[in-house]
Amino acid sequence: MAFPVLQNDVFLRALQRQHVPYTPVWLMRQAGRYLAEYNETRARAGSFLGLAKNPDFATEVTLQPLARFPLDAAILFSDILMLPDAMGLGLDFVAGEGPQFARPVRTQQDVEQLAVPDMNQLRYVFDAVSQIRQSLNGSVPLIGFAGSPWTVTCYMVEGRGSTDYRQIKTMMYAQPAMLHRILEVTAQATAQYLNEQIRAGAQAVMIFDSWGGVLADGLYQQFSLAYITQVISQLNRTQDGVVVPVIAFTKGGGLWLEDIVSSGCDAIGLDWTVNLKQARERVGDRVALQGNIDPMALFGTESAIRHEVRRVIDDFGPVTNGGHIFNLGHGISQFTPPQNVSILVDEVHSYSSGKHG
Ligand SMILES: Cc1c2[nH]c(c1CCC(=O)O)Cc1[nH]c(c(CCC(=O)O)c1C)Cc1[nH]c(c(CCC(=O)O)c1C)Cc1[nH]c(c(C)c1CCC(=O)O)C2
Repeated sequence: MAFPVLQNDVFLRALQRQHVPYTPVWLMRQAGRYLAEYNETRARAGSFLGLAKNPDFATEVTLQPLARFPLDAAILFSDILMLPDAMGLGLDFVAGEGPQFARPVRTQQDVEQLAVPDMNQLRYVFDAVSQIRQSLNGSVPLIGFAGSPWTVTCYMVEGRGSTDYRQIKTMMYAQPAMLHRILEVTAQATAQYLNEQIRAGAQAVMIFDSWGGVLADGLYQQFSLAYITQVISQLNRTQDGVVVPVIAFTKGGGLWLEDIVSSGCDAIGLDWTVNLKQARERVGDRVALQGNIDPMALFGTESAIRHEVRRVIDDFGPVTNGGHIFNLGHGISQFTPPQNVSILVDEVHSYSSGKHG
């Protein structure tokens, strides 16, 4: 498919550790409930799933934050749980309670029935990717994404969000072979899903391992990172001769950076507990780093926000060699004042472009 020529490639260059004029910035969950226009579109769509499953609505909300803020990348509006939904688990979003599956995977019989879904069931996602890419008109690159096998499997086994991960950890310690089988199927499905997004027009992909950080050392490597590595090894890393970089984000993964480098990713997403200078010393120039301001910093005063942005940029060091993509350490809060996002983006751009070497 032919798409408009990309104008702002600062994000893609930084991911490949090439020279950049300033630090690029985008925000996890940049399209969402903190924006009045998102809530308005969601009301018209009737529900979150009505929004996410309709490529016209998905395109509309993906572009909303870009109309407000000069961000350097767009991210597909969708959810990591669309994949298990297509695997037949029956996804629903219950008001005030978050995501729930009607048919969680608990028994040996459930596991035996699990299979990689026909990617045609996710056609609405790939159609949204192509439509968004056209609508961006080459302004900034489009990021596709999936959850990590471990994080998606947490929801598949628990059936909903969890605080103690009791069901999945019981399976991990009592029936590890069964859990490995679920992770194996989910990893195969995730690789196909990301490859279809790349084929449809995604210019970078990110793997969200939001719950890898709840695992013990040793078990993280076995039950989360091994499957992230497997997914990455199966990805089509170029499309039409252009590199499609891969970002791996394990929330709470700061202790395992060297291990995460070995997954084969191009960049590591970092939460706010990690010092960027130390992270850089540990990973060298093998990967780029994405992050990592505390999303709650956006509730501070203007001067506090600007101060925190500078601290993060200073921690990373010289910006023009690339290798740093500014982001939050996790998704933006739905209560964030949008004006404060303007301040953050302005400070990232103005401060980092003044740090030219
Ligand atoms: C764990 C996870 C999920 N979804 C996702 C993750 C991994 C990232 C992370 O750790 O934050 C990923 C995700 N979910 C969404 C995006 C869109 C792209 C973006 O703007 O970053 C992305 C990248 C939209 C969404 N996904 C969801 C919303 C809010 C839904 C609404 O409009 O009511 C959005 C904007 C719903 C969702 N989806 C999920 C949960 C737990 C919830 C409920 C959250 C809540 O109620 O606060 C699962």
